[in-house]
Amino acid sequence: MLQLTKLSAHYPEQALCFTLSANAGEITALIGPSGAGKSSLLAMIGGFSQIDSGSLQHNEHSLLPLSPAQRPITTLFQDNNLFWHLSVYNNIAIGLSPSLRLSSEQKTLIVQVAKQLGISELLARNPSSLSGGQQQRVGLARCLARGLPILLLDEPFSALDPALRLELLDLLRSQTDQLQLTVLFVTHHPEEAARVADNIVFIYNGAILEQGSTALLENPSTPELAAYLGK
Ligand SMILES: Nc1ncnc2c1ncn2[C@@H]1O[C@H](COP(=O)(O)OP(=O)(O)OP(=O)(O)O)[C@@H](O)[C@H]1O
Repeated sequence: MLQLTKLSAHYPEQALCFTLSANAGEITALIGPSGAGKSSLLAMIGGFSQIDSGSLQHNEHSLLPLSPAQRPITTLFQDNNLFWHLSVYNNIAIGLSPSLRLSSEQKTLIVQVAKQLGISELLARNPSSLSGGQQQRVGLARCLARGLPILLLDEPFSALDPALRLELLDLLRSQTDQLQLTVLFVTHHPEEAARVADNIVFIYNGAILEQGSTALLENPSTPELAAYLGK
């Protein structure tokens, strides 16, 4: 279980403070207005931004002393950070070994993950020749190949066409179930959250204002969430 307890950062413009738990095999959708603190929350968990107080634990071990690279976490952003001069294969491989020196097990793993994500035919290509949806599959493949239990997603599919978005959301759901990942997923689209999430977390003004099942999207209990959803 990933457990945040009063995990806090204080910026001049905005104080952030989050208490949240997320289980393996579950997708938690983080929704909320622009500037509410969704991306900052992921950055705090990933180790990319300051923490002033509180605790962050995974399976009862604190992650706070660990550098980003040491944390059992992988992150996929909207801009998937693919390397344009490397093949798709090497773009996945670099998540496993920055030097691209791979064991035979790692080579087998890349082939397996590529198959699961439907990109086996693309392994020799360069990302620049791929569609946005294919690129995001490669980004997701790189994350999954690392075999880490926590996956953070910051609007990964927002730039895609609706049909592709749905396809990738379903892929995310099946991989989460199969690999028992703990997934935190920032989205601006409540319908994406409704489709894949187990839990909804509504972030407002640097804190969690409401959380619960996807039923929240139909029956918000605060006027802020109702206003955000346009109800
Ligand atoms: N490094 C920082 N320096 C100063 N302020 C920061 C920093 N990181 C976060 N903040 C504050 O936290 C607020 C939340 O920003 P954040 O990007 O997390 O919001 P968001 O909910 O992800 O918004 P969006 O949906 O537009 O991406 C910012 O408006 C800013 O005031």
